Formats: sequence, C-alpha cells, structure tokens
Amino acid sequence: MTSQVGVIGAGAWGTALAQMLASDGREVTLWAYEAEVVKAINETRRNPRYLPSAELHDTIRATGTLSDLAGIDTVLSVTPAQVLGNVLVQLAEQPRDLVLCSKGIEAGTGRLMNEVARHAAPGAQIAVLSGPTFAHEVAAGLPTAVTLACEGGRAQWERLSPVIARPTFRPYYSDDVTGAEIGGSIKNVLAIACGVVEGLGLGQNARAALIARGYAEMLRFGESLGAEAETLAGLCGLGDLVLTCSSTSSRNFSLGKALGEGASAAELMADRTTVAEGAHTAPVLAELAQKRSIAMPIVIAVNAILAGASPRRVVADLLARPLRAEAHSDQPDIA
Ligand SMILES: NC(=O)C1=CN([C@@H]2O[C@H](COP(=O)(O)OP(=O)(O)OC[C@H]3O[C@@H](n4cnc5c(N)ncnc54)[C@H](O)[C@@H]3O)[C@@H](O)[C@H]2O)C=CC1
Ligand SMILES: O=C(CO)COP(=O)(O)O
Repeated sequence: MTSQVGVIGAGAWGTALAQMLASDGREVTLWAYEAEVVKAINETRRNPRYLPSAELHDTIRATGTLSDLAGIDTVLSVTPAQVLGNVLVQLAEQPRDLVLCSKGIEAGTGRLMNEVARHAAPGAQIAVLSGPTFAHEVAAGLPTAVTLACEGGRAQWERLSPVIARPTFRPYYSDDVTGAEIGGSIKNVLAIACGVVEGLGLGQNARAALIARGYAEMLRFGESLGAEAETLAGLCGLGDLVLTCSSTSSRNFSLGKALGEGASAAELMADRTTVAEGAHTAPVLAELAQKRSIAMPIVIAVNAILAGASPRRVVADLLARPLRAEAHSDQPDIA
C-alpha cells in the first residue's frame, strides 16, 4: 500500500508533479487556489488553465481546502514564491516532510524559500526539489533528473526518495538546501537576460557568454550564503540554467525575449496569468547583491530593464565595463 502525497499549488508545475506522483497508482491530494481549477480537475481530469496538455490520472483528487492535507506525511509545496508564506501558515501544523518546489526569493525580506517555510511551518522537516524540469515534459513522462536536497540528511532522503522517484523521474541526493534554492532562483533572472539577447538578435555567442558569466554570478552569490559550489554545478544550478536559457518553453526566457523585442515590462507583467519568477526575484536579488557587495552585473542589468531601461542601452553599458580577470579568485573586488 503506497502512502498518500499532498501537493500544494495546481499551476503547471504542481499539476505535473501530481501527475508524475500518481503514475504508480498513488493517491495524490492536489490543493488549487482557484475553485474553477478544482472543479475542472475533478470533473474533466484536466487543468485547462495551467497544464492543458495532460489527461490526469484518476488517483489525483483536487481540493480547495488546505485542511484536506491534514494527516498526509509528505507534502510538496509548489506555489509561486511570493505567496508561499501566506499559504503555508494556513496549513495545519504537524510533523511531516515538506518538499519545496518553488524557485524564488521573497521580496521585502530577501529570504530563501526554506527560510520562509521554516517560519511558516515550524513543525515540518524541509527538503528542496529543484532542477531542469519543464512541467509539460514531466507530465508527459519524459526522462527528468532533479536535485533533492534534504535538511534532514540521509534519513530524510531514505523516506522521501522512494515516494518521489519514478522510472523516468530521477532525484539525486544533496544535503545543501541553500545551494539548491540559490540555483533555481538565480537561473530565472539569467533566463530573462538570455531572452533579451534573443529578442535583440544578438546571437548565440552572446547567449553562451551570458550563461557562463551568469553562472559566475550564481557561484559568487552562493558562496556568500554558504552554498556548495558542487551543488551549483549540478542539476539545480548549471543544469537548470542551461535548460531555461535555451528555450521559449521557459516563461522567463520568453519574457526577456519580448522585452528585447521592445515590449514594455509593465504591460508584459500586467498581462500575465502564469508566473515568471525571475521578474520578482531580480529586484530583491539585485538589492541583496548590492548590500553584500557581490558583483552581479547581469542581475543588475536585468533589474534595470524590468524597471523600464532600454535593453539596447543596458547591453551597451554591460559591454563597456572595464576588462577584468575571468577567475573570481584572481580579482574578487572587481565586477
Ligand atoms: N512550470 C514549470 O515548468 C516549473 C515551475 N517551477 C516553479 O514552481 C512554482 C509555481 O509555478 P507554476 O506551477 O509554473 O505556476 P503557474 O504559472 O503555472 O500558475 C500560477 C500558480 O499560482 C497560483 N496562485 C496565484 N495566486 C495565488 C495566491 N494568491 N495564492 C496561492 N496561489 C496562487 C495559481 O493557482 C497557480 O497555481 C514557481 O516558483 C516556478 O518557478 C519549478 C519548476 C518547473
Ligand atoms: O523552472 C523551470 C524549468 O526548470 C521553468 O522555467 P520557467 O519558469 O522560466 O518557465
């Protein structure tokens, strides 16, 4: 008898994870914010608003009531980053594994999701699931690998990995929760940068340069927060960076592309029904970088474009910076 799993958030990613978890016949209780999503999933086995491609397994039951997750030992939390705290405080307090799947940094506080969750759900043991994972591919059962970082170390991994692993969904163990979260949140901002380059027609060389120099920014930021460089070189860092920076399947990349093509950031954000986390992460990340004196010129550039600066002007300024050593350790004080 397989254990039941809870999923909080029925956007594209929460729905895809529910579908993946239910692929072995497991019962999944899926909390959705919108009543219409609950109704559509239960009555039509589809989530036309957020994941229209998938016909959902019969063992997924949607609910709009968070207390329906009471008594479930493993819950995946998949809300947009900015609402995580608000949602988790409504969850009945109980000891359980809480697997964080959102990618972002909380505006206003600068907290990573594990810090938000620790405060909002103090009885839970936290893990972070992150990696290169387009929702529609996971829902279709295509091979995918992720980092599963467990604050409870190997003992938590022994509990969680059999619940989460499937023949085409492969978690890799880590105990570096901070590193796993930093990779996922920064790559969204860098994906916007790569989209801008695409929208401006600046070519593949420029995109590869942004990926490599953006990765250097991720490493510098990670190091200052105690993340392990090896974590950032893995699925949740470099792996996700490469995926998200290379495809219009990414909402962040697409947002950047539209900005590069001349659309206004304010209008693009006002029209959104789905979340592009990088747009929320960029301002708080730029602020954290400045406060901690961490050189993150690409993140600062994305933040300026989101605030209305001309993409062409911002790129020209980036290229005009003084020449420097490539290795951070050779010249730590220069951007
Ligand atoms: N879509 C993807 O391929 C992946 C997404 N993620 C991450 O998962 C998180 C959720 O993203 P998606 O599922 O793609 O979202 P989505 O863009 O498909 O849908 C938006 C979600 O936000 C919820 N929502 C809106 N306002 C809310 C509120 N006030 N309170 C609670 N929920 C509210 C909606 O119900 C819906 O679940 C994000 O942090 C994202 O970066 C991570 C990996 C892959
Ligand atoms: O996190 C993702 C893939 O790993 C999804 O990226 P987007 O949010 O940019 O679509």
